[in-house]
Amino acid sequence: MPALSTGSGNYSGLCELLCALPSQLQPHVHSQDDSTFLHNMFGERSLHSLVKIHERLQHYEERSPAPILDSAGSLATDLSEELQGKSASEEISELLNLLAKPHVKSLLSVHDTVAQKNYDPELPPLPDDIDDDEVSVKIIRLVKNKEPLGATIKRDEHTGAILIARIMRGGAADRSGLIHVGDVLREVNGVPVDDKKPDEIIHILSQSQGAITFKLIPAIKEETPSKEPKMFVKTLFDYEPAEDKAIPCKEAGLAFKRGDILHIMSQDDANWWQAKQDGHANPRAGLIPSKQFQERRFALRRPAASVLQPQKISNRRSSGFRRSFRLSRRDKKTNKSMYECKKSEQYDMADVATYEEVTPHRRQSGAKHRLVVLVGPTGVGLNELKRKLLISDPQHFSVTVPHTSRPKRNQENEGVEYHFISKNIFETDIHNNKFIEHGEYKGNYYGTSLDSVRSVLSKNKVCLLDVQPHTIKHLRTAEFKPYVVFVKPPPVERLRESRRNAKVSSGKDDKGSAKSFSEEDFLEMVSTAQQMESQHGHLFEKIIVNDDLTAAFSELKMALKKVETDTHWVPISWTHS
Ligand SMILES: Nc1ncnc2c1ncn2[C@@H]1O[C@H](COP(=O)(O)OP(=O)(O)OP(=O)(O)O)[C@@H](O)[C@H]1O
Repeated sequence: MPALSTGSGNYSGLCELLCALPSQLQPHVHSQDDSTFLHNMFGERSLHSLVKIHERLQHYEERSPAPILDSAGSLATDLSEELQGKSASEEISELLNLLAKPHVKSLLSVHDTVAQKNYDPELPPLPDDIDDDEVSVKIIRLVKNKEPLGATIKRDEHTGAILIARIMRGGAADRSGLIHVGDVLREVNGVPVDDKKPDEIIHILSQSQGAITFKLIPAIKEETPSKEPKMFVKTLFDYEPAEDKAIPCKEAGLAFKRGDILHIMSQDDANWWQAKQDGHANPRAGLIPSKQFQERRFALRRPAASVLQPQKISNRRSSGFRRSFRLSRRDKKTNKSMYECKKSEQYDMADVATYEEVTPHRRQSGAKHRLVVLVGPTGVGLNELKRKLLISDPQHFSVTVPHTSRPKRNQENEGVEYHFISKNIFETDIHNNKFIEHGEYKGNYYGTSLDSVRSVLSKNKVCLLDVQPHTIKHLRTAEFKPYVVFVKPPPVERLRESRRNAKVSSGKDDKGSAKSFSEEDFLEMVSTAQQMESQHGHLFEKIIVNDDLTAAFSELKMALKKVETDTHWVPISWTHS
């Protein structure tokens, strides 16, 4: 490309350059459209005017002219006073007339301001006799970059005025400190907004670039900065503002996924809280539905959800739900998961789950371990993973000893295979809620008691417990601080591959022979896992896919190590004594 002449000097001649550019570039332009575009762009009048202004300013800067005086305004006033008394010639009255014109006065005032380099605004003193009823107006100029303004507006139902509805914490409007909730918006960039719909105003705002001028009537009562305590919540559902018809302003919404930790920055509005993702750099809050509001919405949707996801138990097996509380695996015969859970609780819907207030928690050295709860569909490998953990560190990991009402056999010892208790005592204990889970098989009760968990924890060991998902909520107490791991099956293709030599431990027939997994077992395992995740997923702190057993075991072991050493978010109620 040939070198382009830029004319004489660095800055002058830019206009000539602009005119010359299209023809200079001509050899490199192949389409007519491109050529026309270049001509239009470089021939644009506004561009030429800008360049001319630039050149003028450059010229001034080089000359750096100094003001002759910095009090042209008072000189003009003195002169006018002096000329007042003089005989009225035509020239004198014309000069007096000129000097009295407001724009000439303003021009001289600007001249003096620049000459004195005094750019701070000088506010006139407040008049003594302010009329309290007089409406004062504030004019605010904000420079907008790509970031949204961080305020929402609404029409006042009674007066019809456009009001600032909320200021997003940490947003541009909030940081300016100039706009407050309740301010009445009169004009945007000189355009009156009284007769406009909020959507139209939002459109004007979104189209505006650079400085935006607002004319506002300040709210009677200025918003006092709320001193809400720092609050963090774990989200228990997914939220996408773009799909929410109720949100007052979709653009102001904050999307999140189940399990995210949010910092709640304002609860001023009962229905719409302001929050930001924990650890994100963006200081601006976004709108999320408040806990009450979301609970109401879930409650309304609930009947439909129950119809959609019935948890039926098939005759063949318990629909893949763990049908036994897990017993000690030392008893080969009872290691058959043969207990049908009698409680209808198995089919209940999860609680309405919205947000849970959480706080960082780190286990103090020497403190009791958190209870490790494993959940997953039948046959997924909970027992296998538990067994591996126990073998890997028998001093550190342990399981509970279950209770039974069946008679003790010769080779059994009290408190080793089972705690043997009478049917009566068992029933009293059930009545007194002493069992986490219990079931009945061939007329005998079997169950895992809360005390058996306490017994393991008091030995300063990590207690491994596998339960049905509906039981988790009963274990979520400050005492147990359960760390819930969901063991999930891989896709069916991988199950076929990896479980080729595996045996369905719970499917042993009465003679104790184990059978291989069937295609139906795999399908049921996967669909049960999906159901469990959708209904109870908000209670899972860790999800491990048990595809390759060694990999799943290492992942579990690593996660359990972190629970002991790292800081985790836990429900705030667990940390209050
Ligand atoms: N990742 C894996 N790869 C291959 N085989 C596995 C894997 N995980 C578990 N198994 C095998 O699958 C079978 C069932 O596992 P396990 O008994 O641990 O399941 P479970 O979840 O305890 O089921 P149940 O509640 O029915 O007893 C066992 O033979 C086990 O060795």
